[in-house]
Amino acid sequence: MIIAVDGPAASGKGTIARALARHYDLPHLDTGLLYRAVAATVLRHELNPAKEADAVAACDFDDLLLADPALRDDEIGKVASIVSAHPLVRAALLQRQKRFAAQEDGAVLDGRDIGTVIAPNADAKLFVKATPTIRARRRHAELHAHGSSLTFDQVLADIRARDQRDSTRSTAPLVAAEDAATLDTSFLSIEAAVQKAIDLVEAARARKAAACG
Ligand SMILES: Nc1ncnc2c1ncn2[C@@H]1O[C@H](COP(=O)(O)OP(=O)(O)OP(=O)(O)O)[C@@H](O)[C@H]1O
Ligand SMILES: Nc1ccn([C@@H]2O[C@H](COP(=O)(O)O)[C@@H](O)[C@H]2O)c(=O)n1
Repeated sequence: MIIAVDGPAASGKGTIARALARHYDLPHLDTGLLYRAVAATVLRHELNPAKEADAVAACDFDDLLLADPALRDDEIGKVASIVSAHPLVRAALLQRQKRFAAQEDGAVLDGRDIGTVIAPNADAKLFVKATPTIRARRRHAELHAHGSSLTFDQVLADIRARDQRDSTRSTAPLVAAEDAATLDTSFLSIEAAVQKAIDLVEAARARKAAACG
């Protein structure tokens, strides 16, 4: 079974995708990490994230980088959303994600274009959302716990800028797939959001089984 989980920054999609992977015993890929690794490589080599050729050169990153907790930094998220708008960067990372989705036993992937581009035939598609203020509150608390001194207003401004960039780019913008179920986590605890996600996956599975006769 392939499960696609998409949504904007700090909506809770990673938390839900990890929980679904545990529940169904499937491998999980946080595709945002790939764009963050490109961003970190651009910064490390003092390249220009706005220049497509510079960003493409950074797609050849060392896989060990994916385990680096520094990838979660806010600044890297910001640069990731700049490099991810380049069509050639998306093309460079495409096959790797498609291969992950095509594993024999299935997989859970989370990102921005999983249900639309990476796994359009996924068995279940979720679009996870929450209001910008609630997402900023969660991300601010998370960054604070890791020693960041960013203010709530700075985090909210970053979330809004990322939403704007991610949903208006020409290639693979952040948008719910037509056949995705929307899950608004604004007023749900993590436990309630995960349970709702499992219910939605089960409903999608049942629909698919009924359609197959
Ligand atoms: N339903 C929820 N209620 C409260 N906090 C939540 C909920 N879901 C997730 N969180 C918390 O919000 C923060 C962001 O969640 P998460 O990392 O899952 O979001 P994300 O959409 O994957 O973000 P990103 O796209 O930036 O990777 C985390 O600290 C997480 O523990
Ligand atoms: N499938 C994806 C995943 C991520 N991005 C871009 O990367 C940025 C960082 O992603 P996080 O999920 O780790 O926050 C994000 O803002 C997107 O610009 C993407 O384009 N496609």
